[in-house]
Amino acid sequence: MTKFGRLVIVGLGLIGGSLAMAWKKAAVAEEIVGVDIDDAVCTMAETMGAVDWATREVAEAVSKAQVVVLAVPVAKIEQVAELVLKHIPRQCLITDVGSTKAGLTGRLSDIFAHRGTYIGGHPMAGSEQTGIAGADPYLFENAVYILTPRQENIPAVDQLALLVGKLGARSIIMPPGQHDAIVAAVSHLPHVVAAGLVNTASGVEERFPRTLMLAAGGFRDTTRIASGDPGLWQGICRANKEQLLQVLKEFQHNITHFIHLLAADDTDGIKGYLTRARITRESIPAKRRGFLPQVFDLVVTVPDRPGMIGSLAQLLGGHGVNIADIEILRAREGDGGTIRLGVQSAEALDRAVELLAGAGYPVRKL
Ligand SMILES: NC(=O)c1ccc[n+]([C@@H]2O[C@H](COP(=O)([O-])OP(=O)(O)OC[C@H]3O[C@@H](n4cnc5c(N)ncnc54)[C@H](O)[C@@H]3O)[C@@H](O)[C@H]2O)c1
Ligand SMILES: O=C(O)C(=O)C[C@]1(C(=O)O)C=C[C@@H](O)C=C1
Repeated sequence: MTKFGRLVIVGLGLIGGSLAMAWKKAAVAEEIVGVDIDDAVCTMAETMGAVDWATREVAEAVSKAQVVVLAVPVAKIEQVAELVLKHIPRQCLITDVGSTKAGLTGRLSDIFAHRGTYIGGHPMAGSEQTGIAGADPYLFENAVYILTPRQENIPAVDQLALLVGKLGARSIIMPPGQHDAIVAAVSHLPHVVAAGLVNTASGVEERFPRTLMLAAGGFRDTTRIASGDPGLWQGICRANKEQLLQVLKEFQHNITHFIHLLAADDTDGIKGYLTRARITRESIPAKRRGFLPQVFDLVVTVPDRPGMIGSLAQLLGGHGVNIADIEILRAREGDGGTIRLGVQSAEALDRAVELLAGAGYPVRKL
């Protein structure tokens, strides 16, 4: 494989730190250099071995860069790009990881129109944590990684797709406007709704003080992302304002419809509403195979004991079945959990079901 020269990541937080760790492990470049405005973050990145060295000085890092990845909050990407432009070599490949793409792809393509080659990017993986302390080299494994190249930069996509592949992720090319309309529905709306759920429960807590203490799996599963960084998320919401407003109105319409059904005691209507959602939700792993064609899914229920996932991996691995994808669907303390496992062939799926059922776990194919 081609090994890159110097790869620079500007912004060593959750995403920048995770990219650095993954690319370092895969030895994709001669040198991985980090840039962050925070000295303590630079020191931590070096101590963790996520980068070869880190600095606060953009010029020092990017002047000899072959690839530059902008991994700062959306609201700061353009400003950092202007700074990077002044110091990069002419042939440099530049990408960003911002959660919105339409505005950024247009503005950054203009910024790098006469120097470097810019391709927008967005890894569809992350977490509610912030900063390099939450970084994880495996964060992007099996994830979809969206690329939004302008027509004239399509020839450079191969190089970026190669780097994406080294993360264990799959590249998908998409027009930036389409990207923003989709992520408004599947990422930004869920964030706003999760915040709304928490704020609603907190209002009820004022009337009934033990409300939040009683919250079980349902509330936790639907609100994890509400713990994300409010500063980062206000930038994302504002950068995708029109698309987010559009899906919020559709959501409002859905909720208003449900209110009418409930107020009217419309049993069939309520059941129909919930059934449509259930059918769609259950089809998601099957649809995901469109992106990850080799994954065949099963769902297994396991008791709540430390090391359960390790036991499952050992049982399957010991019989030659590799787990390609894993997702914890439900976990209740003291009450076990439900796990989705993906394997890479129909035969492996049959074998996995046979092995798990044989070991006494309730298991079904998806
Ligand atoms: N968090 C997620 O789940 C997720 C997923 C995909 C994409 N993204 C995108 O990734 C980007 C980074 O998000 P994150 O979650 O890693 O944020 P983060 O807050 O964890 O990290 C951001 C880092 O950038 C540094 N920084 C800020 N301004 C800077 C500047 N001017 N120069 C250099 N460094 C600077 C900060 O010190 C921090 O270390 C955002 O654009 C976000 O939209 C986030
Ligand atoms: O918290 C997670 O699990 C995420 O993957 C975060 C998530 C998402 O909405 O799915 C959040 C924003 C990003 O731009 C991409 C991913």
